[in-house]
Amino acid sequence: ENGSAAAIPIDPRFDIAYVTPVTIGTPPQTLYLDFDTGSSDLWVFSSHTPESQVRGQRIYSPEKSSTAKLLAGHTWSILYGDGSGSLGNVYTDNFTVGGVTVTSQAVQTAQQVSYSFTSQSEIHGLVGLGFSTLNTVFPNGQLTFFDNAKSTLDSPVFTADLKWKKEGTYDFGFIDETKYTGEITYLPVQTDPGYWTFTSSGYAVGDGAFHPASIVGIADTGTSLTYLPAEVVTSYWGQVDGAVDSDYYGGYVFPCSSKLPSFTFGVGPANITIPASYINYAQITEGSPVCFGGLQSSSWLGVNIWGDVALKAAFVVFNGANPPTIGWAKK
Ligand SMILES: CC[C@H](C)[C@H](NC(=O)[C@@H](NC[C@H](O)[C@@H](N)CC(C)C)C(C)C)C(=O)N[C@@H](Cc1ccccc1)C(=O)OC
Repeated sequence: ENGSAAAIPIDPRFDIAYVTPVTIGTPPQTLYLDFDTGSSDLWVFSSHTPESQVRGQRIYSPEKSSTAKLLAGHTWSILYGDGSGSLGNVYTDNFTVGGVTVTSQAVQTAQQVSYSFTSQSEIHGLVGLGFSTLNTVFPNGQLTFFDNAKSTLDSPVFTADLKWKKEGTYDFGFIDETKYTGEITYLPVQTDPGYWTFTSSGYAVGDGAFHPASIVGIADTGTSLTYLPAEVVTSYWGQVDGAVDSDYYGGYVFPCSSKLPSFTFGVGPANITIPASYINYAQITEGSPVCFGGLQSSSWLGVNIWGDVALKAAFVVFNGANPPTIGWAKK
């Protein structure tokens, strides 16, 4: 039973995050969740979330679902790299996305969410698509939707076709040949500690020379920007008039009128080019002449992250076979 679902940008001005409609429970409750390959908890705003922390989000009410079952004695608590987080308890219930149903999916109900979640009314929770080893439920870790659904899919894969300021798709169980051009290049995945970790073969700035390098990083649909080693981003922003690494703004900013080069990264013998427009991420504030870059340094993170700014330049195959691999194609 394969499936396909929309990845909808939550803001028409710039791609902060993408949400996908899902239904939970009986009768079905529809929520819009952020599908996140950088984590492995499926959690939702719920009837257990204090009203002071809910600001327009849809909630899941297990008490209104005849198929909801409390997973007694289980709790969860998650912290993300951007400092946001949430915690709560756990139910199992029917969970459907794009026509793919898992009948006893662990659905983690939030009893606390950090302010950045409260302030983002379009995100009603997350669906972790990392490896289940990262799941934070205690005392027994739970399986992700993808791990639960795998055996019912034609092929143990899901693909991400994210788009710049437009609606893209997540497909489950099949590879849609109409969504990419040329060949898919598959790379090995390091599954420890549980991200989709792969090694890029180098980079080029604009039409400049390709710099062979081994850049170990994670493919993270839940992170808006792309964070790479300092020497890479310094060589990129060095090509942009007026670009500075600003402590005040927390990263590279540049005059919105400056011309940006594209950025190319190697995937094995192939490569993916991120158009300059994707790297001109957003004005600091509405109408500001100062713009924030979509390519930032990872030095403070401790991990290189190929977030949406990079992923939306490609068609990406998350292959959950044994051993897992990650596939990249132009589109
Ligand atoms: C289970 C925890 C999940 C897997 C968490 N994952 C992440 O933070 C990764 N993905 C982050 C998410 O994609 C996030 N941007 C979703 C939005 C909606 C909040 C980052 C690293 C790319 C993590 O690694 N948390 C780190 C916290 C951290 C990570 C990086 C830097 C600093 C701090 C931790 O400590 O986990 C125990």
